[in-house]
Parts: sequence; C-alpha cells; structure tokens
Amino acid sequence: MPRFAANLSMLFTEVPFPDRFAAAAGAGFRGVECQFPYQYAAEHLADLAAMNALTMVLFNAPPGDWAAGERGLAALPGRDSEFRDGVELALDYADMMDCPCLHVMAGVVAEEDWAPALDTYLDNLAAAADMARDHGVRVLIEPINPVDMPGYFLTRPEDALRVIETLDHPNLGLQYDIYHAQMERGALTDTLEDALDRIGHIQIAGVPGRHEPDARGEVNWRYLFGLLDAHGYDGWVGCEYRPRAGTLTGLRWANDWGIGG
Ligand SMILES: O=C(O)C(=O)[C@@H](O)CO
Ligand SMILES: [Mg+2]
Repeated sequence: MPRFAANLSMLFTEVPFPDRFAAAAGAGFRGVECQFPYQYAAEHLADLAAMNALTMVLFNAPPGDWAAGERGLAALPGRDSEFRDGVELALDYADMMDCPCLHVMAGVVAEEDWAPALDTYLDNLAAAADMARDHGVRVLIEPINPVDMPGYFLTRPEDALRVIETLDHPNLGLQYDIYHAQMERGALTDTLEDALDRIGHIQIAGVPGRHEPDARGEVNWRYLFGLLDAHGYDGWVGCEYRPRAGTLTGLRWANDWGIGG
C-alpha cells in the first residue's frame, strides 16, 4: 500500500503554513513534504511534525532568487559556493527534522550554455551527495516538464537517469514526479519498472491540470499504485497537486488508503 505524504506547499493552503501539519495529520496523513521551509525555524517545524506524529519526508535545497526567476543553482556555473552553502543550510534543517531526502534543483539554463552547465551540475551533485551522506540524507534530482518550468535544465527522466548513472554515487537518486513525466513523454510503466531501484521519492498529480490524482485525468492511478506495490516500492508518494475545490473535498481519491473524510 503506497505511503502518501501531503505536500504542505500545495495542499491545505486554506490555513497558514504552520497549521497545515495538524490539518494533514487530521486528514490521515503520516508523512508531509514541502518545497522551501526556510521562512520558519527548523526547530519549530520539527516540533510541529513531532506534535502531529508526522514524518517530514522531503524538501528542497534553497533555489537561489526565486522571485527573480531562479529555479535552483546546481547547474549554474560560477554559483558553486552559494549552492554548497544552500546545501549546508538544508542539511541543518534535515538533521533537525530527521528528513531522509533532499531535492536539489538544477536551475534555468539557456540552451547555448548547456555544456558548461552539465559539468557544473555533475560536480555540484557529487559534492552535495557527499555532504548529505554524512547526515544520512539522500540527494534527489527531479525532471520538471518545460511547460510548467520553461528553460529548466533537467526535463526528461532518461536524462536524470543518465546523470545518476554517470556519477554512480550511492547517495544520489531520482525524484520521480509522475505529473512532470506524463507531461513530458509518459512511459510511466517503463520508468517505474526499469528504474525503481534509483527512485528515492515519487510525487503525483493528475494530468492535465495538476489537480487530484483521480479518474478525471489521463493517468490510471489505481494501476500505477498497484504497480508500485507489486514491485515493492517502499518510499513515500508525495501528493503535490493543486486541489480543484478545497483540499479535504478533493481527498476522496485517497479514501481507500485511509486518507480524507
Ligand atoms: O515542481 C515540482 O514538481 C517540485 O517538486 C518542486 O519542489 C520544485 O519546485
Ligand atoms: Mg515535484
């Protein structure tokens, strides 16, 4: 049975961020994830997770200047020391929250700069994976589709897997966001069956629209959840979607797994 985690950056936005922990626990979640926790003290977030018997399963390293359009630093030449400082900060948060996985974003890169960006990306990922290993945290990379994030350096699961194979670092894995994968090329079964040992975390949202993973979209979720069970996937499945009309109302899709009202 999949272990679902609520993404607190996208679910329960009806209440302020700190209150989303209790809301997620009240709805039956045992795990939570978020995008960027840095506005809050790590101790505070760790307390909120503990008070609500929740595991914080994943969050992102600092992405650079988000308001200015930056979407990560790992593949940006000349930003290495800022990238590594960000990973240090993220690992402090991970230690405090006992979080097992850290997503490191690549960044937006112009096509003509791809070659130097790839060298930088490989160096920075190797460094981050080394740093995180000492904390018992796994570094993950996530392909993000170019419709949602134009210019993002890592768009295809096959490219992410090639990066992971090239580095061959035991502490580097794939964050497989099925929404982005379906938006890009699909081939969901092939990736899940061929690369499950490289997948450290899964995220879900319906296609089209990035709403609830239910029968209204083009993905057969029951089949995919069955596939994960059949292959013994024991990681978390992050619910990273935009509810159509309220988080709790939209959780009907998860009732069979003890989540929602
Ligand atoms: O956009 C996604 O998908 C994510 O997982 C984010 O954390 C990256 O911004
Ligand atoms: Mg995602």
